[in-house]
This record gives sequence, C-alpha cells and structure tokens, in this order.
Amino acid sequence: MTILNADAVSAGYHDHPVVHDFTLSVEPGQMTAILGPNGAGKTTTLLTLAGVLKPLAGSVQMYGKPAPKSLHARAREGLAFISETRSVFMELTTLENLKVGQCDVARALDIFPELKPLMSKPAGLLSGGEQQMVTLVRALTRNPKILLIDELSLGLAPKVVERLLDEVRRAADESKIAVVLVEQHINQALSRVDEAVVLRRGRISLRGRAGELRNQKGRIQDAYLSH
Ligand SMILES: Nc1ncnc2c1ncn2[C@@H]1O[C@H](COP(=O)(O)OP(=O)(O)OP(=O)(O)O)[C@@H](O)[C@H]1O
Repeated sequence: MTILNADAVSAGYHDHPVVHDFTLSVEPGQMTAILGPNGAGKTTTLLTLAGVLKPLAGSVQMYGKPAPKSLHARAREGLAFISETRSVFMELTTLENLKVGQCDVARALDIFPELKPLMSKPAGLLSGGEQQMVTLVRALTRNPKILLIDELSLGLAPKVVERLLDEVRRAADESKIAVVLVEQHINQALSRVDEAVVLRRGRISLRGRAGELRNQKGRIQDAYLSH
C-alpha cells in the first residue's frame, strides 16, 4: 500500500513555483533520498509533502486519500517531520528533551546507547551528532508511518552521518516506516536508501534505484554542476 504519494506537485512561495511537476510514491519500509545542489528545491519539496506548504498545483495523498491540509493533521495520521533547524531545547537536559518529546526513554536508549551517559547534561552541551540523535530518536519512538527528514546530518562528521542513517535504515526495515530524506552526503545516502530522485532547478533530472544511481555518479554530478 502506498503511504505517501505526490502527484505532479508544483510548490513555492507567494504563488511563485520553485518546484515543478514533482511525482513520488513511497511504500512501507521504503527509503527515498531527495538529492540535488543548493537551491534545487529539496526543502521546498519536503515542506510540501509535510503539509507546511500548500501545493500550487498537483496533490499529495496519504494512504490513497487526499492528505490532510496541515502538518498537525498529517502528524495525527502518522507523519513525522524532522526539519532542517535543530529542534532540541538547548537549556534542558537530554532526559528532559526526551520527556518533552513524550518518548519511551528506555527504547530511546536501546536505539542510541550513546545517550546514556549524557542524560543529565544540558542538550546545548552535546555534540551536533548527539543532538541529532535526540531529535531522531524522539521521532522514531513516536512510531510514525512516514518520516520526512531534512538534512539530519548537516555539518556532521562522516562516521556520525553513517551512524544516524543506519538507525533510520533499521527503523525502515524493522518498523516498516516509509522514509523520505533530503541529504547532502550523496554516497552515504545512496548506500542506505532504496530509491533516489535528483532535483535540478526545481525539476527531477534523474531518478532510480539507489544501486543503479551508485553506478551513475557522473550523471548525478552533472545535475550538481550544471546548477
Ligand atoms: N521562504 C522563501 N521565500 C521565497 N523563496 C524561497 C523561500 N525558501 C526558499 N526559497 C527559494 O526557493 C528555491 C528552492 O529553495 P530550497 O530551500 O527548497 O532548496 P534546497 O534544494 O533545499 O537548497 P539547500 O540545499 O540550499 O537547502 C531557492 O531559489 C530559494 O531561494
């Protein structure tokens, strides 16, 4: 069953489209990456899938029906959205951050045991990677049906990027969460997702199975360079 579907979506700001004719469909347990250079329209696309932006044309469906209009209403139907801005409360401890997210703390520590010694530390003193572990685990323990992630690994070291993406992959496999993620780390993303689309100036310039795209690095680079 298709969990989320975007049908010929155009999206943008003040009636001016910056994303055109975007089509995507995601199944349970399937991970899709949205790749592309700066300004290609990745965040705009994700905001539209999340219900933060209204499509200027086309439509978004959840479970085969028109998706509820707002992010809040989509969240009630099982959508979780991790946006580009870090969402931890810096002055609260790690434990308090997890509790604010109403997450199952024991389960959170099963997923990221690294957080165990950091529970009483203010989140503002955690590393960027540790903060993103808190953000990710809060979303995962809410048992979403679909998880949209905008640049989870922005500015993080490759090892940390891999650690985070591996947990997203595990959640997709074990809990059948459908995942759409925007990612700048192309290689790390392509070795974990099932499918990818490459945006260039707001349009899909390349799409396919991750395994095939890994062999077409030149074409992906073209999309980035001809920006
Ligand atoms: N709030 C906004 N109002 C007007 N235009 C915007 C707004 N946000 C983004 N844009 C424009 O929309 C286009 C696509 O931006 P978007 O942030 O979706 O790209 P992106 O691929 O996510 O880029 P990046 O990788 O740099 O985050 C850009 O030309 C950008 O300037």
